This record gives sequence, C-alpha cells and structure tokens, in this order.
Amino acid sequence: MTTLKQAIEQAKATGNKAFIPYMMAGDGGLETIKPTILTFQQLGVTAIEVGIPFTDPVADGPAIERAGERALAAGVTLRKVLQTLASFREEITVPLVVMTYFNPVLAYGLETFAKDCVAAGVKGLIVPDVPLEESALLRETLNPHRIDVIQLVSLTSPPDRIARIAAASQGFVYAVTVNGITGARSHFANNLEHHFAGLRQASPIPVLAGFGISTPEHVKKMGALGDGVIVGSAIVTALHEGDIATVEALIAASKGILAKSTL
Ligand SMILES: O=P(O)(O)OC[C@@H](O)[C@@H](O)c1c[nH]c2ccccc12
Repeated sequence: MTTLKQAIEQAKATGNKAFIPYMMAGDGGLETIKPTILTFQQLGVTAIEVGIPFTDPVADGPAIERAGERALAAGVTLRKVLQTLASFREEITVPLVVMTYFNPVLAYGLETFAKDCVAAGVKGLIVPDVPLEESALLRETLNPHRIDVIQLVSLTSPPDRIARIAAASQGFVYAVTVNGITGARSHFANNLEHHFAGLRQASPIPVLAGFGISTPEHVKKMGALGDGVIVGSAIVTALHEGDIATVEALIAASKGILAKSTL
C-alpha cells in the first residue's frame, strides 16, 4: 500500500503535481463517503483528505463549516467515518489523510484511534489545533502504525520555526498560502515565491500548498510553487451542488505542470 510520500513522488515522476481534494465526510450522509472516494480515485487524485465534522471548527471558513453542520445533522461521527472507510477498505487505492481536531481523537482514545485508522486505510493525519510543540505524542502513537503526522506552516512563521516544522512534518509539509481560515480567495500575497523557495530548501519532504485555492488557474499557479495542492472549500461546494465537472476541472489542472526548477 502506497505511502503519502510515494504517492506524491509518483505524481511527480509522471510530470504531474500532487492533487489532494478535501471532503467533509458524511456531508450528504455516511453513504456518500464511498462514492465520493471512488469518484476522486477515478479522476486521478494523489491522496484524499477526509474531514471529520466537529462542533467547533476554528480553522474552517464558511463553506467547510456549513458542510460540517450538515454532516453533524446527519449523525456523522469520527467512529462512524472510520467504520465506513473500513467497510470498503479493499477498494481504496490512494492514501487517505484524516483531518480532525484534537478533541474527538482524545475522546476516542489515541491507541484505539490509531488501530481503527489502520483498518480504514488511513496513511496520514492533520490536526490543526495541535501545534508543533505538542505534536510529539501524536507521532509517538501513530508512527508505529505507519501513519504520518502532517504539520502546517503558516505564511507568518519565522525561518527558524519553518525549519523545525519542516523537519518534524511527515508525508508532506502543508504550506498554508493565506492568513486566516479556509475558504476560496480571489487573490494571494505576492511574496509567495520567496516563501516557497525557503520552505522547499528547508524541507526534506514534499511541500504542498493549500487554503484559498479554488480555480484551475489557482491550481496551476500554486502547484508550480511546490509539489502540489490541496483544495477544500471549492471541492466541498461543488460536491454539495452535484457539480462533478468543476471537481474534474480542478483535478485536471494539476496534470502536466513541470516543476519550476526543471523549466
Ligand atoms: O478550503 P480551502 O481554502 O481550499 O483549504 C483547504 C482545506 O479546506 C483543508 O485542507 C482543510 C479543511 N479544514 C482544515 C483545517 C485546517 C487545515 C486544513 C483544513
């Protein structure tokens, strides 16, 4: 079974940028999880970020917050999501990354959570409310189960902190491309090239850009800065509206972009 790093390297080897769509698990009911994942796989995504609905999603913008409310109203819980994933585990061909806040994991019990993640095909974890300084416990619990703990780097992190985050992150470094919460943006800061150059130099593992990326043009532009992109709100909104053409166009934009250094 492919690891995150392998999947991202494989995208690169075929001349593509990594593309990781975010889905709010159970937006539309638990039964939508399987068809959504199978659709993403068919469209050639590199990995899938599976969001767990939570009552206090401090890092989430309106589109994802609303999706979370819909999923919670449908009775979706972390346990039910992991059970659902495990039920079609053999059909999952790309690495899954669970995105959740720390509280549901703590309530679940760390060790049980790790075991249930393995049964569900989970290869990575993003917990945005656990800062670098507190992240060792997650790595100690999850690494023996071959699950990567992914760290986020913000635009405002000073160089020494960027270096420490890059050294601690696993699978890839999640480079946040805007200040603030998730959600579509119409433009980005103009010092991103410099930021990414420093980040890539500091990081022994791939660097992926995420936050605000919501059009095929953004995918191309942000993809070229690093090793790939993560797209959340735009995908969540399109899925909710049944607009697969938009999902397809976003993914297609990640194909055939050469890395800047090879141009
Ligand atoms: O929605 P956006 O702006 O495309 O950003 C990706 C993001 O949604 C996804 O990775 C994510 C959803 N919730 C998060 C919380 C923290 C970090 C990342 C996330």
